[in-house]
Amino acid sequence: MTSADQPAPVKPEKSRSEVSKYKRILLKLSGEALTGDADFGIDPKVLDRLALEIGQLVGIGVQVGIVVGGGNLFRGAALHEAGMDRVTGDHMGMLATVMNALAMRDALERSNIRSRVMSAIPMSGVVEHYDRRTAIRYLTSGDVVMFSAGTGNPFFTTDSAACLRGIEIDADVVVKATKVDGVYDKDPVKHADAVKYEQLSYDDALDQKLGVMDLTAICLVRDHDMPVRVFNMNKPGALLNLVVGGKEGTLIDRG
Ligand SMILES: Nc1ncnc2c1ncn2[C@@H]1O[C@H](COP(=O)(O)OP(=O)(O)O)[C@@H](O)[C@H]1O
Ligand SMILES: O=c1ccn([C@@H]2O[C@H](COP(=O)(O)OP(=O)(O)O)[C@@H](O)[C@H]2O)c(=O)[nH]1
Repeated sequence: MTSADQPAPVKPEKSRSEVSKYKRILLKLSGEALTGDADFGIDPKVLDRLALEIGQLVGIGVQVGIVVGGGNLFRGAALHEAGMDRVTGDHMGMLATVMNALAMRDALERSNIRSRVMSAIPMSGVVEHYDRRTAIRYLTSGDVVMFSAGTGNPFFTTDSAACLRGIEIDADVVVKATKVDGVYDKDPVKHADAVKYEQLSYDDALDQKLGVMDLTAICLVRDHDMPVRVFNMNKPGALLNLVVGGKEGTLIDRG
């Protein structure tokens, strides 16, 4: 039989998860991302849009863990500046992240996306206590898992919590959603001439104290070689684009 007679080889169809560059991600949503155009609180329209974007990832087979911030409601450092005991302020900040996670779960479930909220601080009857093995089981079965209450300890941030949980659940990448397009050589909100990095090493991010993520978080990802991508959550479709391998925002890695 000549090669012309042979039937063309059948190309196996790509499974849905093959479309994605990553199998499992840890998405960090800042509390302020939930505020939308308001100054304080949670904008349901923003939650619905985020639910839609997260649903697109679940739809292509990506396992999604989420750490939500609480800065739209309370920040320990700000409360302390106003005269409150710092640890009490941090506890209030961590509780704020639980409220945001509950609101996010509500929006996901209204969009028929199965989701779970776990808390680093036990809160029986409201949310499950964080347990790594259970979280991985939920992720493997396709549920979106939200890790609330940060690390459970004062003096940390939810960026550190995101990096910690990302490493614990063995995510392929930590994806930090912000209001800016990535990491710049200086704060782009304050400096119109700031220049964006496409890629940055952990050491450069630490040495230059670039301010987009706290140094504790960067030390943690550096020590565990966990890549971080910083991108603009207000850009529609950016999250899906970066997950399928598009060049969104800035990649922080070993370089
Ligand atoms: N070098 C930098 N590159 C990018 N953003 C920076 C930089 N320095 C400071 N920022 C600020 O960091 C913010 C993003 O961090 P994020 O954690 O989302 O905000 P917040 O700390 O207000 O919750 C941006 O809004 C930006 O103003
Ligand atoms: O492990 C943690 C994570 C958060 N927080 C507190 O919770 C607040 C809200 O988190 P964050 O400021 O990181 O939220 P974001 O900026 O992402 O909205 C922080 O200011 C801290 O007061 C804390 O004490 N420990």
